[in-house]
Amino acid sequence: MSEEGPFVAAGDDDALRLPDSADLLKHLRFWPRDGRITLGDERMVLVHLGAMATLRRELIAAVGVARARAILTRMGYVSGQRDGEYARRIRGTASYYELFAAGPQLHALEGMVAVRPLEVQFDIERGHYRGEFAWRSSAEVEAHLESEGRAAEPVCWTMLGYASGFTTVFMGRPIVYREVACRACGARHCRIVGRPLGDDTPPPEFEFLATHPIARPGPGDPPAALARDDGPVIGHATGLRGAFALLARVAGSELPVLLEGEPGVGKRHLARAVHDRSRRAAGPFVVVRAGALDPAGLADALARARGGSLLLADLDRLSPELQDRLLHAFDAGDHDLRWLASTRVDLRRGGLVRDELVQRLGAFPVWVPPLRERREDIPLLLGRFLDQHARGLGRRLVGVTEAANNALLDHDYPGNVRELWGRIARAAVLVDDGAPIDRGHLFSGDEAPPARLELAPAGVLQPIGAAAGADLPGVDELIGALLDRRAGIDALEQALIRGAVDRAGGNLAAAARLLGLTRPQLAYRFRKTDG
Ligand SMILES: Nc1ncnc2c1ncn2[C@@H]1O[C@H](COP(=O)(O)OP(=O)(O)OP(=O)(O)O)[C@@H](O)[C@H]1O
Repeated sequence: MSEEGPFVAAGDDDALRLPDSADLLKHLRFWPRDGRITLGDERMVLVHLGAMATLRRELIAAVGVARARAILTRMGYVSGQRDGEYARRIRGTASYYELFAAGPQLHALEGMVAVRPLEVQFDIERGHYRGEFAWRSSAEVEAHLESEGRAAEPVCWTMLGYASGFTTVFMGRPIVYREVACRACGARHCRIVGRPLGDDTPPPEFEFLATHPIARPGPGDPPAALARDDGPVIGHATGLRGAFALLARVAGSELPVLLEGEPGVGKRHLARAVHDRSRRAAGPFVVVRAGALDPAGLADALARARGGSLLLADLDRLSPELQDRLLHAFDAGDHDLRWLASTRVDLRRGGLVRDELVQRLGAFPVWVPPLRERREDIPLLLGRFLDQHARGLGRRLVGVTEAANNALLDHDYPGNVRELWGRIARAAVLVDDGAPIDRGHLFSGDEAPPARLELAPAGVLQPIGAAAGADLPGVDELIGALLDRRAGIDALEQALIRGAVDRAGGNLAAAARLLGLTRPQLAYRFRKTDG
């Protein structure tokens, strides 16, 4: 983040112009085969406006206008907060105004409203803020008109919540907006004004600010990590958080837990977390692969796990003879241990394991989703594994290139988290010191990415990568001219970088965005051309 003093701009001031939104758009992805849309590391959904109108009508009928308004405001607030955090990740190196502008831009990108800043003043250090915006084509006005008809009071509740949530994250203190004109009441367009909450009592629809102003996750949210003695199991995708919440609950009991999921999703890792959080944490944690077990091995494992936990990995591979013995041992109840098991296949189908055993060891089943169904977690895991490998190898790993990042997000991971770990381990060894990891360090040339669509600047969905490369108008002529002049790749790179920096008026973060690079990547290329 560049150093800046207070920001003040109003009216047609150039400083209020919204920057190019290509950097934000670039991370909106559509995975039609997996039934997913992601924006950065958040899962999104497309909702019909008509459905929003129905929800609004039902909510008002069920709990009254005031409560419905508070609920929708809170919902918008959470979206705004999450976008505020996303904006920090994407524009963390841009100017404060560009970072702030991501809020109005994301709100527009998500189809809610077109925003025109009328006046913006902020001084983050002093906590001063004033913002006034015109809203055109508000989705919420349309939803309200469809469900309730013309209104006597402003109706953009969810959207006010959004603006407040985003600005609160931006300023690091509660900011609350009011809607001073609304098209649902007959105004030409909606207009909102935001100010710090300060010591004032929040308006009723913002009552939640009094109890949890900035914190995320909210009080009912499941944890984003399950602590273990040797490093937490991480992930914030909803599916995984669901598993964390169940496991955190069951850990303190003596109930057997059955972890279900594909190879490498983290079942063993999670079983260890359950043990570490249990009353038996001080005891041993013993893991045996059921497929490789013989009667003596089973007896030995039962003895070693005394006072602690026993994880029977791949329960589906246990031989019929050992299934009988295990059932007997379980029912005898004379083994002082916590039973944990994992399986890669559904034990309720296929008759691989006796029903009696499934009923006992599978009393508390927890499904761990495959990585391709929680791609939002890839950036988080990538960061963790890069740190781990950097420490392990005693090397400086500076991150991954845009192409590598895209390839990592695209891949289907039949081997799940273990495969991701392995690919990064290999790349960490192959990459030159101080250089970013590229696609070729992670994938071989013949590994084709799965079908994924992205939003092209023209607003249409197209396969990833189709926007770049040979389809660009005039690119053939350009390549011809460069080759005729024997311009080397280095000279071309330098010229591109210089051109982008010039066009961005010397602003390196903006130049990096023009080039599709992060700022550190641009800085690295600069250093490379210098030396
Ligand atoms: N959420 C996570 N956070 C951090 N590391 C993880 C996570 N999930 C898995 N891993 C890592 O991925 C690797 C595979 O995990 P684990 O052995 O727990 O998988 P598994 O589901 O038990 O696999 P299998 O069915 O093949 O036994 C381990 O190195 C583990 O540390």
